[in-house]
Amino acid sequence: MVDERKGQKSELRATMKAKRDALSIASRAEWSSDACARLGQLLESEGVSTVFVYVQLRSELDTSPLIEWCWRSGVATAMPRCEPDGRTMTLYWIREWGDLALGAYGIREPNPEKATPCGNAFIPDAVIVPGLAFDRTGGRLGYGAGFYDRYYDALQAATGIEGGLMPPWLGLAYEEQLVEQVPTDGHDAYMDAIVTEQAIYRSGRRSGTTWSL
Ligand SMILES: Nc1nc2c(c(=O)[nH]1)N(C=O)[C@@H](CNc1ccc(C(=O)N[C@@H](CCC(=O)O)C(=O)O)cc1)CN2
Ligand SMILES: Nc1ncnc2c1ncn2[C@@H]1O[C@H](COP(=O)(O)OP(=O)(O)OP(=O)(O)O)[C@@H](O)[C@H]1O
Repeated sequence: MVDERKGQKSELRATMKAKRDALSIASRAEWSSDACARLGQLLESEGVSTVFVYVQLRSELDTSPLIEWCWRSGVATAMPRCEPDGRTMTLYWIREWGDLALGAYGIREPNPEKATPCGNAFIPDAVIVPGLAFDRTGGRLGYGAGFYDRYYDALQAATGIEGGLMPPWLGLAYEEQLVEQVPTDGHDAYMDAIVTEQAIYRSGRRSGTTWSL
């Protein structure tokens, strides 16, 4: 059963990587900007003051319009640095593009010499999640390293200690990345909603958020 799902996941990963790479550069730019604008409106209406957001890799949705909107709007942005050994992420405050440098997997990551770590107790007001595929019930398929699944556990531990709520997890992706159903395992983190250039899809699963999702 587990092996079968592993096979399904790797097959879908390959299909979805190819599909995303095949999107034209013009479409990717237009959809990135539309999806970021939609997500920015949601964040504004919820009055967030901090977000944890990913930095674009390869043909992924370009999050830079959202990041720059945050900077203009006074929303503090945290971005991840991968620790490949334990496959965990360390979050840093990023104030400008110069705080990033090329890191693991060819992703632009916080440069520890310039950026300040957010600390283990940090609970962002929203978590913006990358993925190769999402479904409308909040299922997500990533690159298969479990970084975000592990971060989910770490954040759950932090919210327990701080007595806070798990913030909403929002998948940010092209409409083309939506599939009927993502194969999932017990450890997989679910999204409260998926934001695309066309819509916000509420999954019906709440991580504990007070948002009207
Ligand atoms: N923009 C962005 N940042 C992110 C993620 C992401 O999906 N997108 N991640 C989400 O978790 C983490 C990084 N995870 C990654 C894991 C593997 C590969 C990768 O290149 N994998 C190779 C195969 C490696 C192998 O099997 O040896 C590949 O896909 O070609 C990239 C990112 C953290 N930061
Ligand atoms: N909370 C966790 N603690 C320890 N190992 C985990 C945890 N979550 C996932 N893993 C392990 O990480 C591996 C990758 O999991 P999965 O295929 O779900 O990754 P993914 O969600 O697609 O990847 P990513 O989050 O990096 O984009 C699996 O081998 C799994 O056993």
